[in-house]
Amino acid sequence: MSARFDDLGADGAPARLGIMGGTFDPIHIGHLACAEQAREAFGLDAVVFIPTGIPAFKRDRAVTDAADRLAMCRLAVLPNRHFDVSSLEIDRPGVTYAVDTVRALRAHYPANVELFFITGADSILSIARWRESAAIASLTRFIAVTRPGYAVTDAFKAELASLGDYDVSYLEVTALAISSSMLRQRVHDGFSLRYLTTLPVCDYIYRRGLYRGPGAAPFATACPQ
Ligand SMILES: Nc1ncnc2c1ncn2[C@@H]1O[C@H](COP(=O)(O)OP(=O)(O)OP(=O)(O)O)[C@@H](O)[C@H]1O
Ligand SMILES: O=C(O)c1ccc[n+]([C@@H]2O[C@H](COP(=O)([O-])O)[C@@H](O)[C@H]2O)c1
Repeated sequence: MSARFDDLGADGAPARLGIMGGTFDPIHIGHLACAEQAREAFGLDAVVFIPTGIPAFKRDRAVTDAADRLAMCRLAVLPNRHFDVSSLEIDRPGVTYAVDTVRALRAHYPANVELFFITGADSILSIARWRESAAIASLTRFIAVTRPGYAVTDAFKAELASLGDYDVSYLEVTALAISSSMLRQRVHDGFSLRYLTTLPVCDYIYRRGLYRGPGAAPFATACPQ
């Protein structure tokens, strides 16, 4: 599951585990800040970042090799002792569905470990379309964090409530109007990623030549970090 937190709850004491799912192509400070703020707000003992294998809703576009996305997640979470990364979804063949992940985590951890699935506002708006979303909702609570550009209206909340028994807590987090798409575009255009993700992740991207692609612009500075 997650090497660092495999034993969570083994002592029988109540514990709370956050699940931060995403494509993480690449991981950025928006992901890290919302996981940290959800951890603090909900008293989570740990947050496990789980990069998707083949993301269900992004099959129309090319996604960076899973090994690179996993490596960048590992580099990014390393300094936070409450964070870890799991390769569970990458190791599972086929398209990634959250229901399989939540079932696996529920089977692994004892009942005294409560699960919280952390999602951004854009993801929560699509949750009713996730495979077996009612089954997911029976196994985990959701923390939906705010994200610039995605308004979760009262009408949407009411509609979601009418669709199923989703236990969703809405959390206002620091507004960071950044996305992985924006980071990929910046590298392609020859601009720095510094301060948009962690330095080791910047370094990894440049060393591996990720996101350059054909027709990429020369780097705008001598030190592209
Ligand atoms: N800046 C942000 N603020 C809040 N939540 C975010 C932010 N960026 C991503 N998230 C959330 O993190 C999770 C994983 O996101 P994902 O890996 O798809 O990143 P992304 O930036 O949305 O990627 P892309 O631009 O490639 O679509 C999703 O639940 C998403 O809503
Ligand atoms: O299970 C599904 O049908 C499903 C469909 C779309 C997204 N998700 C989950 O939502 C999280 C964010 O996904 P994404 O594609 O926005 O990076 C990630 O954990 C996905 O597994 C899950």
